[in-house]
Amino acid sequence: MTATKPAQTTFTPAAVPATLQRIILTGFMGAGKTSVGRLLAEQLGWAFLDLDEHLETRANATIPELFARDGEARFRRIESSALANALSHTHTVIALGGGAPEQLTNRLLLEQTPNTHIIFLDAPFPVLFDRCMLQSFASPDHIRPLLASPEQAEARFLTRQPIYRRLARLTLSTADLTTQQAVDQLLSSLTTEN
Ligand SMILES: Nc1ncnc2c1ncn2[C@@H]1O[C@H](COP(=O)(O)OP(=O)(O)O)[C@@H](O)[C@H]1O
Ligand SMILES: O=C(O)C1=C[C@@H](OP(=O)(O)O)[C@@H](O)[C@H](O)C1
Ligand SMILES: [Mg+2]
Repeated sequence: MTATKPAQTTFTPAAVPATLQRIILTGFMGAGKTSVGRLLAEQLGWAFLDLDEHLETRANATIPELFARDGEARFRRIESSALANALSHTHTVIALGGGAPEQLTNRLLLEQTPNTHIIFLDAPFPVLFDRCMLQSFASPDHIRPLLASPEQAEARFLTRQPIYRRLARLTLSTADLTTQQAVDQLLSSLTTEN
């Protein structure tokens, strides 16, 4: 009997413009930056970097710990430094934290990094809030300190909307999409660009 090789699955990553080095996902908490970003990277055959995870590793502390210990201002400084580092990565999908674009320094960093495509994942506040609540019930360690007060969170959402919109080259409304449908739409828009 001759030995047969196990069947191999061939994977052809989606082709994006050759000059593109980074895809940045932005939007409010619950927009799907982390989950859509991870899937998108997989389907492009690119690396995935979640800015929240990246900064937690660099600071050796979780986000709730950083907020509780040092407050939001210090968290934002750690986030900026993690972003500067993240932007040196190539062929990488980067999921930002929802507050990163609020800082002028971060917007300048993002705008001045060449070959970088910024995408805004949008949805109405109630949809985003419900997604985050569902996620925190399913995994109680997934805490977002800035959602403790729904009223203050909605005020932040309204302040940030124009910032996300101005910064991004593409806005995708995800309220009626699954994460896979969001990825499919992003891939189709990225691969048809020239
Ligand atoms: N398009 C979507 N439809 C339904 N649920 C979604 C969608 N995008 C994200 N989610 C869910 O919402 C929660 C928050 O998603 P996440 O990717 O962590 O968002 P972000 O990183 O933008 O805060 C997760 O439980 C995720 O599975
Ligand atoms: O919107 C914000 O200011 C924040 C969003 C969070 O990331 P996600 O947007 O991935 O939830 C995380 O960075 C932190 O809790 C603060
Ligand atoms: Mg996230």
